[in-house]
Amino acid sequence: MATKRKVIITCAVTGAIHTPSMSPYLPVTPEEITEAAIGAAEAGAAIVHLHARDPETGQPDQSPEAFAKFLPVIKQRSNVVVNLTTGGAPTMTIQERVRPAATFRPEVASLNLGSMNFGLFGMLNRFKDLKHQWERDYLGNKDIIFRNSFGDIEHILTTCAGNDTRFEFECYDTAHLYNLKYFHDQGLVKAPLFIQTVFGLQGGIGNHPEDVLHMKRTADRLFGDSYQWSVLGAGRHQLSIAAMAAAMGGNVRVGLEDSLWAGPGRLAQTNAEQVRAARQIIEGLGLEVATPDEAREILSLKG
Ligand SMILES: C[C@H](N)CC(=O)CC(=O)O
Ligand SMILES: [Zn+2]
Repeated sequence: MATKRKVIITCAVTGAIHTPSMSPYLPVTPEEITEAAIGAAEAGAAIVHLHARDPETGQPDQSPEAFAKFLPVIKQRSNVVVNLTTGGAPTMTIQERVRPAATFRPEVASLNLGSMNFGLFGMLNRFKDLKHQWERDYLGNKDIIFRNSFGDIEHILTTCAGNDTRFEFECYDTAHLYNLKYFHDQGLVKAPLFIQTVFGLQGGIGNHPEDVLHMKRTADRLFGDSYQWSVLGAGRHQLSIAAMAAAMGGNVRVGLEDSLWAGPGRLAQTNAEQVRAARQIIEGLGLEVATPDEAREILSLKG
């Protein structure tokens, strides 16, 4: 009996892109983030990608204190792999952004492989009733540059070097794959590389099947079989991109960080709902979802 390929589902439960007025289901408080992470793990996510927020306003909060309010509880109640953001919000400094990973030494942390224009303003057309002024200012800002210079990337790599933390390499375009190749050639990152290719975020590559193929072909050429491929599709393309990648040998990332939707015009009420939808596609393809320990094996995590 041929063994079924294991597919790693990552769930990014809240993020720093969407804001509370957009959906009543966006986890904001430490309790909500905890329940979202546990629910996603029980639905089949092997990895949860975590950001923190100010429980009052919902504004992104990158202070270790904010993360300390939910991390120990998640660890106590689940053996899900924890992936802490080093992206924070694109308006934060690199010093701010690296603090949670430097403090908590997680098994996995995200690492963004290039600077880019970060277009959130497109969502203003879709979400009109924004309660907070900061939401309007943040989303309406057409001058956001998500800064990830070679120096910034090196700063995160060297800061986390002794922690045995492995990275989820976020690549929003082919240039970012070449940047990763540079750091790999410098010996600053080690295989197996966990490459998260991001599709459909304004400022990065699009979400057309040709874009998915192009990123996959480029990664195959640069890294051969020394990497594990994963995809995330922003917004309403989340599941179609996941389906394509699962059929092409890849892993998938879902979650309210990058899509608020459960279907056309229907808000997802939980992150678990999106994990279950991804799982259905994966099992429908005759594949199996990886458990957290299987993901640890596949990605050589410290456990
Ligand atoms: C497109 C994703 N929201 C990118 C992300 O998750 C970045 C990070 O946290 O470092
Ligand atoms: Zn993130």
